[in-house]
Amino acid sequence: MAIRENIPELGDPKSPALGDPKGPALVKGREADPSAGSGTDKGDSGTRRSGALDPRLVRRAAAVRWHLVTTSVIGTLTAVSIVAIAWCIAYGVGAAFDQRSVAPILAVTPWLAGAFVVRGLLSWLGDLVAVRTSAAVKSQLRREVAQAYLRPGRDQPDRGTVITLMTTGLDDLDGYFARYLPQLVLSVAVPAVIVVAVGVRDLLSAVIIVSTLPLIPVFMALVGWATEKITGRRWRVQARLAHHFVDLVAGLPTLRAFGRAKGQAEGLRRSGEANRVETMATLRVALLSALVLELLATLSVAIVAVVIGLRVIAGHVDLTTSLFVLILAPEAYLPLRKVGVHYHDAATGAAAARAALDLIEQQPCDGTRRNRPLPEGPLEVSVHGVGYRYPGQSVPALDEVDFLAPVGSVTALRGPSGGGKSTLLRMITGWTRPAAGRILINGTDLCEIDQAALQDAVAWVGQDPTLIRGTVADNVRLGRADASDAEVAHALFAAGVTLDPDRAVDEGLGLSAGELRRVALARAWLRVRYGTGRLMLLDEPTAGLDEETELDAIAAIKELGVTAIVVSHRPAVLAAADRVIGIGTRS
Ligand SMILES: Nc1ncnc2c1ncn2[C@@H]1O[C@H](COP(=O)(O)OP(=O)(O)OP(=O)(O)O)[C@@H](O)[C@H]1O
Repeated sequence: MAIRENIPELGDPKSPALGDPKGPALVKGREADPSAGSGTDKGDSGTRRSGALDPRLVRRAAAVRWHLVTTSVIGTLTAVSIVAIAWCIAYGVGAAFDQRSVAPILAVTPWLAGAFVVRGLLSWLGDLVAVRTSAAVKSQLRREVAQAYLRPGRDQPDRGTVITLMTTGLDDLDGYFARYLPQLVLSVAVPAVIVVAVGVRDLLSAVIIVSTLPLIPVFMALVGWATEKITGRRWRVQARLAHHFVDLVAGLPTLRAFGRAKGQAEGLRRSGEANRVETMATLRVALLSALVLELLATLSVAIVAVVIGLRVIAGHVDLTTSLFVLILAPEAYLPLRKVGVHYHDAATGAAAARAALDLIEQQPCDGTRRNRPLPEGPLEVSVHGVGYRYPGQSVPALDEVDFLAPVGSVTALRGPSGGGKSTLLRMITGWTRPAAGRILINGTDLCEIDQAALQDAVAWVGQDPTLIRGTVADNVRLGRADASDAEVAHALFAAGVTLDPDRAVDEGLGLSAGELRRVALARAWLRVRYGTGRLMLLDEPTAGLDEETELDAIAAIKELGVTAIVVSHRPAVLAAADRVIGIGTRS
């Protein structure tokens, strides 16, 4: 595993590796994740405007559409039940005063109880629908984020952002679905039904309510803008913390070797502290926004109450009507006030959903994919003017690269360290998309080819091969899952592996660097010889091998007769290659 040389800055959250979420990942991509760490941070999304509901979410998730319909029905029924409760109380008390008897109160009691029960049931049903929707949407988004992360042919997102989304990030949608959205629906349904109900009994009160209601959304919008900025900042800090942690865990062996492991505690503490400060700022704004809206609503209700009180004294309005209006007036403002209170739930939920959707909907190859089948038979790779610059880097990793790897040939890529050879190879696997130029396979643009078919055809050995937990044979069978024992043994033999196929290995542990490389080569060899592989892409496959084993490995690759592109500095590989291409001029 290659660790960059900026270890001393690790403890500093302001260092490029930690302070900037777009900063490069500390640990370079491994074989299983060839382009991980190219560092496109979608956490930025949090800073963009978060509308009430991202239309992409409605489009994608059937559960959201269903939620909107049921919430609207539940919201309207809730509004009707509120009016029914107010009417039962107002009528019962008003009539009791008029008749000087408790009989009217007793008469309305069953209706009142019924209305309360209905309201309770509606609230329970609303919660149930919200929790289920939230669970369904989170699960769908997490699945799609994972698929998007593993999908080739696109810029790989920042791993910290992906980890945040896959773990706690999307939990912000709970508040969005369980509190904000239902409240949003109620904030339309309840005032509308109440204004109509009040208007039927007393037009003046309805007019006062209608003219004071808009004050709440106006102030809510003002408060919301402040909340949104803070939420975006909090989201970025969280992504940075996750990024920091991932890098730290991956780099721990090196940090320990250089006696720097303990020093990282300070960096973690500072990232954690930044997270705490941002979270507290969000909470502070949420509390203040609740206070402002509470004040506005109280003043508005007071105006209604004073006006109707004076009219009752003057004898212009009867007791039942005034009670009805007084009970309903606060209910008209309540849902709007609550929307304000839950706005920060929406902002965090919307930021999380937007980050997930940006990642999921990022179009590979600028949307030019046509899923053309991979041509049958031997493959030829031609690279035309390919360039690439990693996010946040001032110098391009690759610039205007051209070469041809003819059918059945072994093409060696050589060049200075850091010249972009591994990057180029990752592009040919389809994992990283060229920023400029084109890569053609038998004349068809790589972007237009069905990526699953391309992955099937590629036999890859990365610069830092990884192992999965299991046996040596299990690891070789990654090349072809149903390979027989004899086929696995053949592949191990061809790659010069003398290990027992049943030997237990762990992720990244248990084998020497040379053995690991040979097992990875056996895996690729098996894929071509007995599986679907038609194109070998090998990144330093013989590094660390002794001369004799290296020659055997080269012979094994050549014997397959398929198109192979090999990154190597080794003279034996360069001598055996049919063509040698120089890549990069930097050192
Ligand atoms: N994830 C990344 N983010 C930012 N820069 C990167 C990333 N991966 C590689 N680079 C940079 O891109 C350039 C090309 O890297 P690459 O690994 O392709 O070179 P290489 O020719 O394979 O090097 P080597 O021979 O040492 O393996 C280097 O300058 C490297 O620092």
